[in-house]
Amino acid sequence: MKFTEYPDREFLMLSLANTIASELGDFLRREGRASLCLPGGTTPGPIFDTLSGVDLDWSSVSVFLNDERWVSEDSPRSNTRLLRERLLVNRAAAATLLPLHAEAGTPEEKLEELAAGIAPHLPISVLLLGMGEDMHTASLFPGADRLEEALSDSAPLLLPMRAEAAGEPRITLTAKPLREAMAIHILITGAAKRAALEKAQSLTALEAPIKAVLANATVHWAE
Ligand SMILES: O=C(O)[C@H](O)[C@@H](O)[C@H](O)[C@H](O)COP(=O)(O)O
Repeated sequence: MKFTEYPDREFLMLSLANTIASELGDFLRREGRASLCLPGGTTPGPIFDTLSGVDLDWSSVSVFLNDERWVSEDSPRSNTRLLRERLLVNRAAAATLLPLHAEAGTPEEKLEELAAGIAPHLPISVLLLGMGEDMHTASLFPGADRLEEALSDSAPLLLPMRAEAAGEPRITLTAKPLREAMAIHILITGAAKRAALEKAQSLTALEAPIKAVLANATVHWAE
């Protein structure tokens, strides 16, 4: 794991957006296409704002979420809505959004269909993850009903996930496709998340799911 500390959040968001843009640019030049996998939640909005204006061949970029809350897209809790409002505007509107949600009562009903849409875009070129103070990442929550399965190398690409801390049911990429991303960035802010990350180093992935993706990741932190 690499740890990068920034003088403040604004600088962190700008720098990390630039790093992601330049990595995407490298993939596009080398391979003609790239995939970008992103978190929802409250932290990454400013990165999306910057990325949305970057001059890249966005029409060759496929974008998808790490995980989604099973709520309709008009809910303020929808991560898809966040991507549509903050990333897929301006220049980045030309990117292709691969859905992680569809209208259905439960994630189980749409699991295979959604996984089939994402599978051709693996491995992930550039992965950005968030982390909660409970050391969850994507929707791999400590104590979640299918966590053990999601951490296994034989897990399918996507799994439904339910956990007390998650609120609504979730759908999430499992650990292996996350770990196999070509570039892995973890975005955290504040003292509590830094302390949680330090604690995670001495725990197992079952206790601290972020551990499952830490080895090749760069963690980006500001107070
Ligand atoms: O849908 C989600 O909730 C996310 O993808 C999740 O894994 C998020 O990255 C962390 O919970 C951190 O969330 P905050 O940025 O809101 O602290």
